[in-house]
Amino acid sequence: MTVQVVGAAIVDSLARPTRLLAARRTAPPAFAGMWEFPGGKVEPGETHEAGLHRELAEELGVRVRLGREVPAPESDGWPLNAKAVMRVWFAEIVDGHAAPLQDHDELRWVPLDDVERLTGLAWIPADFPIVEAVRLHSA
Ligand SMILES: Nc1nc2c([nH]c(=O)n2[C@H]2C[C@H](O)[C@@H](COP(=O)(O)OP(=O)(O)OP(=O)(O)O)O2)c(=O)[nH]1
Repeated sequence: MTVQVVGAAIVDSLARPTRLLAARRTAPPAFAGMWEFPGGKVEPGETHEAGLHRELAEELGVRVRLGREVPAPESDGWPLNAKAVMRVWFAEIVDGHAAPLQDHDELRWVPLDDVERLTGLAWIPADFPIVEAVRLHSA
């Protein structure tokens, strides 16, 4: 069975995005130190959007407004590995100040127009095409 993951491309402004919030994972060992879109697995009985709001509250302590979904190659999202797919939405913080409360040890706002800085981060490998799509769709 496919594991459904949801993630957020949190930007400074949905209307005029200039920076993206990247989050550095602390676990598991295979992913520790790598950057990702904050989010996680959808729980049974939960909508994808509700799962994303829950994960962002738990991990970062923020409430967000979701914008467009980052267009993915499949309706259930971007392939991450043999078992998991991830849908990603643009999002803007409406309440709270993002902090690495759970699952991350660092957060970083990266300029979307600085390709080298953006793609120079050690993202989880499966995330690179998503980062590229985020960059293209926020231009
Ligand atoms: N959140 C997130 N997960 C990603 C990204 N890229 C990527 O390959 N993954 C993988 C890592 C994990 O195998 C899976 C998401 O699991 P997770 O550990 O974040 O989910 P969760 O918070 O619900 O944690 P748990 O139930 O395992 O405790 O998707 C990404 O950008 N963000």
